Amino acid sequence: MDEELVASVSKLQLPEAFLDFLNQNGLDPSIYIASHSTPRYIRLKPGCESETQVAEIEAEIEFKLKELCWLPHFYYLPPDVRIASTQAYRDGKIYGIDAASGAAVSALNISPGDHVLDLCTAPGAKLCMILDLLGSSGSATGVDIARHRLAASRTLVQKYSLGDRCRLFVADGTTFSLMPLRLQSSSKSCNDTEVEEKIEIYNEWTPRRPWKERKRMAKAREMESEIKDPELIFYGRHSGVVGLSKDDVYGHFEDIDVLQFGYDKVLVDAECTHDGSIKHIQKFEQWGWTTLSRRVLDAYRTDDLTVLQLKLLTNGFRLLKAGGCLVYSTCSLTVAQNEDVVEKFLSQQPTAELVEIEGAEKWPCRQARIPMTLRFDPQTSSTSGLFVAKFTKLSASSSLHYFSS
Ligand SMILES: C[S@@+](CC[C@H](N)C(=O)[O-])C[C@H]1O[C@@H](n2cnc3c(N)ncnc32)[C@H](O)[C@@H]1O
Repeated sequence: MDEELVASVSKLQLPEAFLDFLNQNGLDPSIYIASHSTPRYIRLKPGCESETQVAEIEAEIEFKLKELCWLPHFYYLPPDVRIASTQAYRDGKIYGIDAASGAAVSALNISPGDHVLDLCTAPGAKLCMILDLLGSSGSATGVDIARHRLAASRTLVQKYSLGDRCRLFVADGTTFSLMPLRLQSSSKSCNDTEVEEKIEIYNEWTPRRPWKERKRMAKAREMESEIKDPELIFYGRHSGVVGLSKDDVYGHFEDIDVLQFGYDKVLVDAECTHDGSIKHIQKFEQWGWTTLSRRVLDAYRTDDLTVLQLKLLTNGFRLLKAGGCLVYSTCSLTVAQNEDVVEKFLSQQPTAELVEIEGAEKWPCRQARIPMTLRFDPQTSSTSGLFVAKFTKLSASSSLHYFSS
């Protein structure tokens, strides 16, 4: 590194342990030097982009919104602009999401009617974008192992009025097995007598559950903690859940059925060391650098993480229907959590095929070590760091052959 770069890196005041981590993983710390000027990104919800609405937002933030040329509906703002106090934000017309995260969701190529699984949902920015791309058809299922984090996602989708087609489960993404509710033609409506008689029918979701239902859910939670069933903590009116029985929602499927009735799209935005996001790393300045070493950089933990990442990817792929596509992303830039995981996964899954990400030629990222996989690095992309790979599940006939062999 030349002297100027060394000086810029030292201005970042990165802790020794993090610099060692970067060094061990072959990452150049200079990729973070422009992080103080990395813009913030917002996405305007469809229908909120009229000239008048944009002008109102601009007046409030006192900045002319500039649309990203490579990602539709994304605008960038100077890093110091605060959107939380704006009316547009309070009204749920705009939400903050990094452009690289937006690219990962856009790689899914979501079409109307898709049933989408988001296996590591919280805090939920990508889920919001999935729901906002789905519009008024299809469904999204969000899963996260951390209940308090998923509860924040529930708040988020409700705040942006995006929860209508969404259901959220607290569950381990490495074993989650529930299918989209595509087998039922549409959710049946039920009257009060039916609810009384058949108490297992899901009524419309409300945060204030009737006493009887709360008691039933608490009991179910108790039992679920023993058998580790996913806990449904939110479902929208058109998520397919309303009017169904618990048996319908929690129905069991054979792998062979998954090929036909599985999810059309799966996002595995896996837990990782978050080293691509210097803002995340710098939070540890307040929490203590020793916490960073213990919670993020510890070698045992990162070894465990790569095992977890592979398991999440494998299970996400298991739940994908034949011909569907899966996007694996992490906000780490280490090879161990990205290319190595992808290579191991491909060596174990004969029906998985890496595919080109449509439109990515316009994105400010570069090809990663494996062809067709991409890396956004903070310096060249002006986004947070992100790795993205896209897979498809080979056609039903090849998959059938795979499952029968
Ligand atoms: C990188 S964050 C996901 C960010 C999210 N996709 C978003 O866009 O806001 C990783 C998430 O994975 C969750 N997680 C960790 N282990 C998990 C597991 N075994 N199953 C499901 N979620 C898990 C964490 O609780 C965390 O919320």
